[in-house]
Amino acid sequence: MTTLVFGTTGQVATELRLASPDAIFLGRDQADLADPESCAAAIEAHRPDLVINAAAYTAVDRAEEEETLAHTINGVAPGRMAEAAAHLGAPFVHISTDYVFDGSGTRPWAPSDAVRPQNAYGRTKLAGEEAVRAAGGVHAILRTSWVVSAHGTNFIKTMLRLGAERDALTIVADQVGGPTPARDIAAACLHIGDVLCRDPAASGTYHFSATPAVSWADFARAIFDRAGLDCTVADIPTTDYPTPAARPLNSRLDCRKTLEVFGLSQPDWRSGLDDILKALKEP
Ligand SMILES: NC(=O)C1=CN([C@@H]2O[C@H](COP(=O)(O)OP(=O)(O)OC[C@H]3O[C@@H](n4cnc5c(N)ncnc54)[C@H](OP(=O)(O)O)[C@@H]3O)[C@@H](O)[C@H]2O)C=CC1
Ligand SMILES: Cc1cn([C@H]2C[C@H](O)[C@@H](COP(=O)(O)OP(=O)(O)O[C@H]3O[C@@H](C)C(=O)[C@@H](O)[C@H]3O)O2)c(=O)[nH]c1=O
Repeated sequence: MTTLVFGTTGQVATELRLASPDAIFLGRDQADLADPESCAAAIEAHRPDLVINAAAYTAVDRAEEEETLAHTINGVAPGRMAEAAAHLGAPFVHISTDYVFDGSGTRPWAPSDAVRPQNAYGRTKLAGEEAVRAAGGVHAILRTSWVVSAHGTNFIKTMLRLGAERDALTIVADQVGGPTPARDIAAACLHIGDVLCRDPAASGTYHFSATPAVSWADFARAIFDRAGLDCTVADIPTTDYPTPAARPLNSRLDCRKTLEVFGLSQPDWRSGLDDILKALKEP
């Protein structure tokens, strides 16, 4: 079976490479998502049995100023990938985000809940979801949240850097979600892809995030505690941390459908954090 993955350097793509070294991985130089036709052409050339898209425009604040580019990468390219995969009869696994929701309330979002993105990144990711569904092939749209890993850029690495430089930080305490290890997302994508190859009826939209739900402030405290850093965290409301892009307050995802359909279990971010800190210490 040939698996074709878009992305080589990102957090999830890196974990996919580690978990599935025999898959074909395409970086920006082989398939630029800013040129959606090059993505469709790559699928036609490789004729894979399964396609996973782990590449995206993920700079949430910058997307406010570059929404057209972000829309091409996140909104148009996944649709062309899904069309090309459907043409071959290959299932397509696409990763999306909690930022398609408006963040209201405290109830975890179910896959069927109404979407209402609050920022440009969320709008472009929603456009990608719609394009993948419109392509009409066998697919899984896997929405996840707050991705963390030992690679690339993420909140854990930002906190380790700032926590080593400063005695105290102010961190938003009213945004709550599940910090999800890229390693678990990669394993879920491979498992879901495998199931879709055998059972096309499992096609649909799914949620996958780590548990228990936590605020960014409490997550920062856990990072400092487990990393042995002496940095105090003061809770602040989102209104005291202005950013170009609005972030949803409630990023909790209801993952029950994913667990039922695919037999996956929800990762615990606390053990994921320990694994990431250990990996960062290794030479
Ligand atoms: N990061 C997060 O917190 C979350 C991410 N997600 C979603 O999960 C998926 C994986 O995210 P993550 O691993 O964190 O991403 P990263 O930000 O770690 O990496 C993004 C990847 O996309 C590639 N990429 C960006 N633009 C292009 C382009 N024009 N052509 C080809 N490749 C491109 C990058 O390549 P290069 O190195 O060349 O720039 C990089 O490999 C994405 O769909 C994202 O939207 C969902 C929820 C939370
Ligand atoms: C550095 C810092 C951040 N913060 C806040 C800002 C923000 O609300 C929160 C997290 O900051 P980040 O910039 O890491 O988060 P952000 O880039 O918005 O993370 C998002 O990325 C995209 C790709 C997704 O899909 C989402 O699921 C989510 O993971 O922490 C503080 O309150 N104090 C600080 O000192």
